[in-house]
Order: sequence, then C-alpha cells, then structure tokens
Amino acid sequence: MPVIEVTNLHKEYGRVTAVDDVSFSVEPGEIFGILGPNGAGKTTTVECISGLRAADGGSVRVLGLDPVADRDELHQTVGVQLQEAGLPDKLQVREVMRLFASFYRDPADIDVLLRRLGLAGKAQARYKKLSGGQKQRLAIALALVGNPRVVILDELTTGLDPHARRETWGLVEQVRDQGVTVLLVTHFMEEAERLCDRLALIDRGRVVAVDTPAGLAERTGGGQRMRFRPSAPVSDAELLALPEVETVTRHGAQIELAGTSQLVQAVTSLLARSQIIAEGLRVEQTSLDDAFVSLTSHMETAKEN
Ligand SMILES: Nc1ncnc2c1ncn2[C@@H]1O[C@H](COP(=O)(O)OP(=O)(O)OP(=O)(O)O)[C@@H](O)[C@H]1O
Repeated sequence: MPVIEVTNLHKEYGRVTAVDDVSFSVEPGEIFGILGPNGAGKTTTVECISGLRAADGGSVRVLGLDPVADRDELHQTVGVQLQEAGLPDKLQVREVMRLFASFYRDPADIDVLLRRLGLAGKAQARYKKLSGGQKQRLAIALALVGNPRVVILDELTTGLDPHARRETWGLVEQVRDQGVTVLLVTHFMEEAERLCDRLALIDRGRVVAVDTPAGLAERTGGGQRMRFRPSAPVSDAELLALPEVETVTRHGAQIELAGTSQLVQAVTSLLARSQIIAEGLRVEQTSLDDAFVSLTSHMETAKEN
C-alpha cells in the first residue's frame, strides 16, 4: 500500500489555481521528489499532504489517514520540516528540541538525534547563533523528533553552500536508510538526481511526468553530445552518414556533434578506422536539467498528450 496517495488534488487561492489536477503515490521507503518551476504548486501540494491546508477537490491519504479530518493522528506519524522562520531566537537548541518532543507520544532520544545530526556541540547554543547549515540540520532534527514514519522536507538545502548541501543530502539518505519515507520538494536538479528514487515533475498545477531521474532524462531522447578537434580532416558528409549523428556544428577546428545514445561509440570507431584522433574530447549526456526545461516549457503539448 502506498504511504502517500494524492488523487486529482485541486486547490485555489481566490482566482489563482495553485494546484489544478495532481495525482501521484509514494511507496514505503522511497525518497520521492517534487520538482518544478517557481509557482508550479509544489508547496501548496505538500501543505495539503501535511494537513496545513484543506484541498478544494480530490483526495489525499497519508498512511491511510485524511490529513485534515485525522490531523492529530497524522501529526504523530508525519514529520514536517518547518521553514526557518518561527523559532524564537533566544531558545537554545536543546530547549527547542524538548519543546517539540513534548508534542509527541513516542519522541526520539534528543541527545541521540542531536549527535546524529552533528549538533551535539550546539545543544546549548541559542537559535540565532546557528549558521544556515546548522539551522537546516535543526529543522531536520525537529521533523524527526516524533519518530515519524514519513518526513516532508520543503526546500531543504536552499541557501546552503555546496559543502553543507552535500552534508544534508547524506543526512536525508541516513533517514531513508532507517526506514522513513521521505517526500522532498526541491529546485535543484543535482539534488533530485542524487537523492530521489522517483520524481513528480509539476508545472502550472499539473503533473507532467512521474519517473526515476534517469527515466526523466531519457524522455528527452537519452542522447549524447560530443566535442573534439580531429587530428586530420573529416568531412560533415562522413559524419552525417552515420545513423547515430543528428547534427554537426563547427567552431573553428572544433567539431560539435549531437545524436543518439550510441553517438560516441559510432564516431570514435569511424575516426579510428581513418586513424584520426579525437583531441580534447568532451562528452555530455542528456540530463535531468534538459528534461526539466523541455517538459516544463512545452506544457501545452504535454497537456494535449
Ligand atoms: N497564500 C496564497 N495566496 C494566494 N496565492 C498563493 C498563495 N500561496 C501560493 N499562491 C500562488 O499559488 C501558486 C502556486 O504556489 P506554490 O507556492 O504552491 O508554488 P511552488 O511550486 O511551491 O513555488 P516556488 O517554487 O516558487 O516556491 C502561485 O501562483 C502562487 O503565487
């Protein structure tokens, strides 16, 4: 049974349709990502899942519970990462943890959790003295303090430097490895690619695709691009005669090719047969970035499909 099941979710703010028609389900033990451009409806969707907002249409079930009708029960089993605002500056880290732990029937051991999140040395520090990365780690600790079965993390690493971001990713993987299902809202392709087992790509309040990061990247063709300087002349006609080559562009001595997933293999064999060396060779795969741009900028086409 899915841990989270969202079916035809619809939510309006006055005349703005924030979530038009969103459906997806999250399986136990997954890190499931929600990815999409600004204003796509990601936050509204997770707010409906965590019971912070009531939907105008459709249904949401989390561990079989209705997030609005069963709100108290839901809060015992679902941890939500709060945005950094809202915590009193003067409270110490351990005091904040104690306060949050008091809301739960079966809270985690605070010291163990602080140690796991690398905050043991900051237990006496006031909230306002924490760095951005430490505040984010505290936000994760607070989401975990009730020993939840599901944790919802929204814009987890926004504002963090690359080092702190990677550290936080490691923490999220540890959380998943302990059997907690993770729902993650993100703007960062690298984060989605590294962390998520599956992703829902949302645009203008609708799900454009649900797939693994690699599956999404493949939808844009799964192609390859390569750039090199041939050690001896090679003609466009010779290159275009290969079925794997789609386009040839020249930048001075450099040749840029785009084509199928077999492009590099086909071109390097052709060059090898003529004893030509591909100098300064650079190869790129189609990425999740490409999928994001192509799937979200062709929304009208996606809607018709
Ligand atoms: N409280 C609100 N009142 C009115 N409109 C809102 C409110 N919250 C969000 N919206 C609007 O609803 C739409 C979806 O917003 P939402 O915050 O869910 O998107 P998002 O995908 O999380 O965006 P971002 O990536 O920018 O955080 C946007 O057009 C936004 O302006």
